[in-house]
Amino acid sequence: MSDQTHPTAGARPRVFIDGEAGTTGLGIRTRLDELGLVDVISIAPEKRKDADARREMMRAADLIILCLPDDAAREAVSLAASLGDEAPRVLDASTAHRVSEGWTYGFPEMAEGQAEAIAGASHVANPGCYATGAIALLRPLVERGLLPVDFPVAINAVSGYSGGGRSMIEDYEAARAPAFELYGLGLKHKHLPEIRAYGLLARQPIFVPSVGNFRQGMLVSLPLFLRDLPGAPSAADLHAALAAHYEGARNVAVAPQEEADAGRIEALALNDTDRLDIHVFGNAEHGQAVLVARLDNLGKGASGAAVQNLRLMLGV
Ligand SMILES: NC(=O)C1=CN([C@@H]2O[C@H](COP(=O)(O)OP(=O)(O)OC[C@H]3O[C@@H](n4cnc5c(N)ncnc54)[C@H](OP(=O)(O)O)[C@@H]3O)[C@@H](O)[C@H]2O)C=CC1
Ligand SMILES: CC(=O)N[C@@H](CCC(=O)OP(=O)(O)O)C(=O)O
Repeated sequence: MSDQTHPTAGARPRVFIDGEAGTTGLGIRTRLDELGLVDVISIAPEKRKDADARREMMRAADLIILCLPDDAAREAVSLAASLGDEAPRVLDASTAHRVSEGWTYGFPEMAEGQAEAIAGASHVANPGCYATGAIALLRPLVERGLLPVDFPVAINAVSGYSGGGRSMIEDYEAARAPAFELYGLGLKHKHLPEIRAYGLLARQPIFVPSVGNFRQGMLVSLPLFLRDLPGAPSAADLHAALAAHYEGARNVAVAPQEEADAGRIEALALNDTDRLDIHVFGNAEHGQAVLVARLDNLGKGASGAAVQNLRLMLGV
């Protein structure tokens, strides 16, 4: 794979977004235009599905970002690889490579050393939106022994409709979709493999996503019976563990415990930001807690995370 300075050593890095006109691609383009740290090179719209034209764009780029359906993303990776020494580094926003060998998972705050691994990687997979929320809650607890790897975990989540890409956006905006629905009830949502792999779970969790009639915003929640956990921790213990894990992180914060007194949380508060925040609700009498991660599915759940990874990869 090529090194970081190819092919424009000394100049601003060149970035090609394959799928630039889609929901995720546009979000990345807007953020990169605002930052002005890289030169985005764009393909003529009528050539956006022409393999030869895309390959030439890849040749001219230091980094390509794939904002494509999974099959097209796999094809794009082959196109890039066919360039041999001239191949750019790859950041894939699709689901295609998130648990694939040779790929680094693009969630820098997930674990110690992950940001450095992303910075040095040739192939980075941008996480799924729900998976980002779930792993943000699970991983620090599993790493600290507070949640056993084989604990029976159930995760609930609600997303804005932009999570479904252009077709779902069109359906909601033309009032052709329900106000709210649960889905993924075959219990095999596409984010389960990455939640399990990077949440360090030995046992398949139950994941129940839902979508509501709002464009963007997301809540991912993890209910826990505290007395079934090793040492029967309190909600405050879980809060302390999460706060210690994310101390100093720029894009992930643990809300002060007093905020949980409200007993409620709304989904849209972090819209148009690249942040994720974590809230720990609990009831000591019943020995129960509900941990909630809140994010913008298009921000830390997609385009914001991609730009964070791009900046790590290119050192900009
Ligand atoms: N929406 C979200 O919140 C998130 C989405 N993702 C992932 O990002 C990827 C893109 O999703 P999203 O932006 O929502 O999807 P969209 O449907 O909004 O956009 C997909 C884009 O890819 C283009 N495209 C499709 N097939 C090809 C091809 N063979 N060659 C070149 N371009 C192609 C489409 O063009 P055209 O419309 O002309 O067919 C469109 O511009 C998906 O893999 C999705 O899983 C990741 C994180 C979050
Ligand atoms: C509401 C909705 O349909 N959401 C999508 C996930 C969106 C997303 O971000 O997933 P990827 O990053 O893996 O594309 C779904 O459940 O399939």
